[in-house]
Amino acid sequence: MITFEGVTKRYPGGTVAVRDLTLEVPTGEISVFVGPSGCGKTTSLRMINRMIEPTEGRVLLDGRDVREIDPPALRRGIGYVIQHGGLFPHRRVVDNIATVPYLLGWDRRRARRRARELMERVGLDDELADRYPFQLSGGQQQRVGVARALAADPPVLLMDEPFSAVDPVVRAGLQDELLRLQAELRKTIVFVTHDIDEAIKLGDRVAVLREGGRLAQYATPAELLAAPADDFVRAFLGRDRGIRLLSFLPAADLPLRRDLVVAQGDPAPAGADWVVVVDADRRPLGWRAAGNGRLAGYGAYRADRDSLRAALDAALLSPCGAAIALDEDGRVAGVVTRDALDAALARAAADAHRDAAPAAGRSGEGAG
Ligand SMILES: Nc1ncnc2c1ncn2[C@@H]1O[C@H](COP(=O)(O)OP(=O)(O)OP(=O)(O)O)[C@@H](O)[C@H]1O
Repeated sequence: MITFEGVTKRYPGGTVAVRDLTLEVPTGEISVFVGPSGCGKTTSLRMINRMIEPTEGRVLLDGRDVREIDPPALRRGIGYVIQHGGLFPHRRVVDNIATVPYLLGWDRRRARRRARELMERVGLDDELADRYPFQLSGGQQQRVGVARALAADPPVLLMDEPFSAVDPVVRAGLQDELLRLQAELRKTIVFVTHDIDEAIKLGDRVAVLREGGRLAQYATPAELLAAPADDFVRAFLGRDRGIRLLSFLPAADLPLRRDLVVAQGDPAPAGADWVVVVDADRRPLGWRAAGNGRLAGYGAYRADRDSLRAALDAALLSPCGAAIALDEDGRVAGVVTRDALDAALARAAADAHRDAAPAAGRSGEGAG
């Protein structure tokens, strides 16, 4: 666990970069620091590994004041990833990744073996090992940066805008990769970004900072979306809060109608306007309207892992506004009717309003 206790950082010249920051980053979770430029995200992050010392207050690592820990020893237990990977240009990929093991005195063979193992972990082809950083794409460089930070298996990882320099598609891939790695490794991660969507996607918790280094809110993404603490947080979260909140609600509880799933050539049950037609393997072929043999396109979601948002999206992509639910093998598990979806959305809205109760009735609430 990382604890900020009343931490203030005042730079020479008088800028207060961080003002009285108090929060806890739980062990094994990703906490994201997000906010507009200059709000003190990087300064806060660097006070954890003592690249910057606080003016007031304390930063604790598992209850111990980091000032009691000698910086080199402290940093061996803390991986650090920055934009563009921060790689050494004159070292090959494999040696970049092995940097910390070399510093720790591992023999070269063992350090390189570990580096290659990590390349596989972060999705880098083995044949890239002997290249220099300039011979890699931006996304590959970021992956090398992550691998290097993980080389000595530190329990804590600090990531400062690590994916900001790559295009949106590569960025989404890197984010997915980080979440997949984290599910395995369970590091304590502090991740800095100015992108609220990245924060909401990656964070178990999100700290929204505002100008002057003040903490505006520290909460789970679902809590932030349902109940922003004030107008600043609401504006920073941006549009479509309600729809985005649906991403955090599982679709697994939606009731499935199996009677609306038929094989090709089979009749629809009495009274059904639309049915889903499936092939012999129960994979979807399309929607069929009563009295019409033609198949129409469809939207589908995975019932075992997708969110209510995905189910709603699937419904909107179907001609009758109902969603096709697939099982983990891609076979049709059933149909969620419009009525069932409406009922689930009404329940989600009621729950969100209950959670947001303290902020209810504020002027402008619900306008964002
Ligand atoms: N070494 C320094 N000396 C003086 N002022 C500094 C120093 N480093 C940062 N600052 C100031 O402290 C404030 C916070 O900077 P910091 O880099 O922590 O913000 P940030 O939220 O990470 O910003 P960005 O998103 O633009 O990287 C800014 O006003 C910045 O100009």
